[in-house]
Amino acid sequence: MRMMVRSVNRKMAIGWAKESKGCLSSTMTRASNTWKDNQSSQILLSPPLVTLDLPDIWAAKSTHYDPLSGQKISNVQIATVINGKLIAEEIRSRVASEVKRMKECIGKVPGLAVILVGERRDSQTYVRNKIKACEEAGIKSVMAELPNYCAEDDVMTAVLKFNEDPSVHGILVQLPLPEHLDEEKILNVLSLEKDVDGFHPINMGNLAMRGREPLFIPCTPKGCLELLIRSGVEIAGKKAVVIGRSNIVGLPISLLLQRHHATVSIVHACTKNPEQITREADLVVSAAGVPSLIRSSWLKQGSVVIDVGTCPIEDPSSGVWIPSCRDVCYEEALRLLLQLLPPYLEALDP
Ligand SMILES: NC(=O)C1=CN([C@@H]2O[C@H](COP(=O)(O)OP(=O)(O)OC[C@H]3O[C@@H](n4cnc5c(N)ncnc54)[C@H](OP(=O)(O)O)[C@@H]3O)[C@@H](O)[C@H]2O)C=CC1
Ligand SMILES: Nc1nc(=O)c2c([nH]1)NC[C@@H]1CN(c3ccc(C(=O)N[C@@H](CCC(=O)O)C(=O)O)cc3)C=[N+]21
Repeated sequence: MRMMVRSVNRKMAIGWAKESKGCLSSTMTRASNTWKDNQSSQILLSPPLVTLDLPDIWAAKSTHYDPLSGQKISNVQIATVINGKLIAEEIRSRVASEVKRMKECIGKVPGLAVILVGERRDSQTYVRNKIKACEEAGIKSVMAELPNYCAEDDVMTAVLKFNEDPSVHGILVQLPLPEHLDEEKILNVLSLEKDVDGFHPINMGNLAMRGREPLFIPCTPKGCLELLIRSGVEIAGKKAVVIGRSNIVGLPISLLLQRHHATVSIVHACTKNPEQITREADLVVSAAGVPSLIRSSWLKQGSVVIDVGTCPIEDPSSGVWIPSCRDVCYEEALRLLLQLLPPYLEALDP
């Protein structure tokens, strides 16, 4: 079962949208074949949104026009701010229609189980968002809430219960766990087939190894790849820099980009000359969680930038945690982007 709602939540992503040749991607072709095969056998398999190892040719959705002549501009690169919210909407609506068809064909829907330990307000908000996304897509969700001081065995029991439950297809243990709990031990008992976060060492190992396919790919890294591919950004052969090397974001993003044939460098807190390394990149993905770390002097003109970093703050009126400052200094990056626009477009900017 591969069908899960994964949030693609980029507020800011700047890049080049490339007008491509309008071919149906090989992923899409394989997807429709899978669907056709499955219709006859009544088994529904959701194809992966990003197919690993195989280079795809994606049809860019947008068409660009010269604002003066009105002529279509083909095969040119247009400086743009990638609209992550719009792409997320497209994905959510596609998942919702797949779930609907699944329900009509086999009378079942995917199920997500979330285990939340403790009372961290940010974790509560993240979990609430996931459950809301499930509801909107028609996915069943169940939740086990455990107190901060619970025993390791209580968490293990919750995991094992969901492992056995046939109506649960994905299990998510919200991180971080309270310090007295052994995260590694808990994640290791999670059934590989239900490891929707893709954090199990076997899933992560399969992501790292060529020719192997993990059952699940961590959601934020996969979201980044979706943004790039759907925006027509070429990855193969490009110099990519990933800032951050955590198990949740930095490491899997760097592995995914490598599998899409980028040459990847990783910048972390101990890296010397991070600015110089990053300035050489065609493609930058930042997941450090350090506000305004990336200034314009870190960016090459024409590079594609995806900013994953957030410093969530609590909205005092609602008590909800909202994403706040970002890794990339947005105004400076935007100024760099505007310099690349033809003068008549730059003049339109207020
Ligand atoms: N939008 C989304 O869907 C998601 C957003 N996030 C956000 O992404 C960010 C990263 O999250 P996560 O990976 O979990 O965080 P971690 O704190 O686990 O990792 C941060 C990484 O950034 C590196 N780093 C820290 N400071 C610097 C610096 N000054 N220069 C270069 N590298 C640095 C660290 O290096 P080292 O390893 O050397 O310590 C580490 O590898 C956070 O802001 C988080 O809120 C996270 C998950 C999902
Ligand atoms: N098992 C597990 N899986 C996780 O994926 C996981 C986790 N534990 N623990 C905490 C981290 C952190 N994390 C974030 C998700 C969204 C934003 C975020 O800010 N998203 C949107 C805003 C929210 C929205 O629009 O839905 C944004 O970037 O604009 C930040 C951080 C997930 N994590």
